[in-house]
Amino acid sequence: MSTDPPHIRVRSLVKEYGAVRAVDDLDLDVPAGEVFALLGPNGAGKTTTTEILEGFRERDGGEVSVLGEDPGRAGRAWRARIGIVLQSSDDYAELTVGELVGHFARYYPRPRDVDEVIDAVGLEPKRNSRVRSLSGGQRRRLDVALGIIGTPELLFLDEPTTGFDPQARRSFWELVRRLRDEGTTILLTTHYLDEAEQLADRVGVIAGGRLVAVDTPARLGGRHEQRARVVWRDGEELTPAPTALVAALSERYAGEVPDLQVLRPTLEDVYLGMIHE
Ligand SMILES: Nc1ncnc2c1ncn2[C@@H]1O[C@H](COP(=O)(O)OP(=O)(O)OP(=O)(O)O)[C@@H](O)[C@H]1O
Repeated sequence: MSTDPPHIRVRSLVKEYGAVRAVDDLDLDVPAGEVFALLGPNGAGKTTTTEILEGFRERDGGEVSVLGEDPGRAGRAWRARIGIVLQSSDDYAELTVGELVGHFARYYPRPRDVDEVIDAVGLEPKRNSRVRSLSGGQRRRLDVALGIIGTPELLFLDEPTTGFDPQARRSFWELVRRLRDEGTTILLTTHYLDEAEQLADRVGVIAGGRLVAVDTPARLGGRHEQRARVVWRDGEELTPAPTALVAALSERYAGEVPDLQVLRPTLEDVYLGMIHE
């Protein structure tokens, strides 16, 4: 385990909007280099929490440290070390993709190569197209390009693949893995459980402004200890030892077991169980 201080450290975070307690005594640690996915139903408090960490919203209580500083007071040098994938770049409709990414690169002390970033998000055929002519999914890729152009140490990705076609989602996942391999810490908010499972080292489930569970995708909610459901043409059984059952079935049928399936609870199954408790 790393002994470096965590890139994100939150203690007893509280945020209220009038009578609504959007964030209710939330604790969170994200170590350097981790991909952490925040899951939770609409209105759970994910955006509020993320925006406090990004320095865009004030908190009502608690301690927050991001890259060692309080985001409520941190300045430009701190901001250059984080990357944020903001929703939509409509304000720049008349610029081309290449111009816009180049424009953002100049804000940062250590920008990535503009052409490499455009390639990485799969927008090379659109380099000379105006932003207003891009499709919804292409705009989202552009948002991602703007979030990573400054070589951030910590990247916030808020529902990054909404509107992506399946192929674009896969290539985005590859990009996130590459960023992680380079050591970028990533806080990802997503409603796609498969995305969390593919990308996250750990997932946290927020419900009612509280973090109700934190674990690896494989272990969340005791998923790895739950029984498997073995289904075949003539029956089904819940068992902690599916291999033994399949061996017995194989003997019974003297070979191929008709329509055999071994099913385990998906991340979505355990997640839905948690937020409905
Ligand atoms: N500016 C605001 N003024 C008043 N209430 C707000 C404001 N922003 C958020 N809320 C309320 O705070 C709660 C948490 O909202 P938040 O946007 O953080 O949820 P979320 O988990 O990001 O949801 P979603 O998945 O829909 O994006 C909700 O009840 C929401 O209505």
